[in-house]
Amino acid sequence: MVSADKTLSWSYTQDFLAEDEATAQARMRGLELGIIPVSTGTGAALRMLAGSVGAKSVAEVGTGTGVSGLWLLAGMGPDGVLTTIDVEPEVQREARHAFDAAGYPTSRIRIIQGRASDVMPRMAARSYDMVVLDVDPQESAYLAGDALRMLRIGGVLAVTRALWNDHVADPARRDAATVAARELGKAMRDSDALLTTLLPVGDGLLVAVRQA
Ligand SMILES: C[S@@+](CC[C@H](N)C(=O)[O-])C[C@H]1O[C@@H](n2cnc3c(N)ncnc32)[C@H](O)[C@@H]1O
Repeated sequence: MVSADKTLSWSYTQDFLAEDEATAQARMRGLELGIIPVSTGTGAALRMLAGSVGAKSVAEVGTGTGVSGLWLLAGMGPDGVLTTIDVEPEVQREARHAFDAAGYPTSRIRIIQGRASDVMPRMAARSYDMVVLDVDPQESAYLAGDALRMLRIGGVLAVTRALWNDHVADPARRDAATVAARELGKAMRDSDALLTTLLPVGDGLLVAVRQA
């Protein structure tokens, strides 16, 4: 049973935490460049997840202008390192500017320019406390195997946009991106190696802890 107030509650959770100035600037720059940054609610959830696993090593696909990266850095310990991958150098320049403006030393951020499917296979196995996929569902589905390989046992995989514009819950929607999001959710839910949940924050956040 969904009450009529559900949308109001969802908006309330989205705005439950305020964004700092550097993150708000990065968001504005992203929107100017046609990038869709993670929502404030999603950013806050990523920060909490990074903090909950004591993340010292986080990998992210989809740097954008740095909104999700800033939230992740805020959740990591003071010696935590964020590795962030994006195919677009122009948005990564903006992200670097945002990380500098927020006062993070360059030693805490590794920005890798390239296509994730080329970069991730070269990244170390079982070495990351958290991996975040913030790309479209077909890319996420393709990259999930590598993301899981990179995670240590007890590490967290977070996949954004998992409800894909609210299409995933509608069985009549059969476009490729929606099907990919739906299938990835089911595969992670049914995996014995993962403890998975699908959170309705933002456009859906699919989260799993690697158990084996
Ligand atoms: C939704 S935006 C990321 C927004 C960012 N996480 C934020 O919150 O500011 C997705 C980004 O992923 C990048 N991208 C898409 N597919 C990619 C791929 N296969 N490998 C690397 N980067 C990719 C795009 O260039 C884009 O900047």
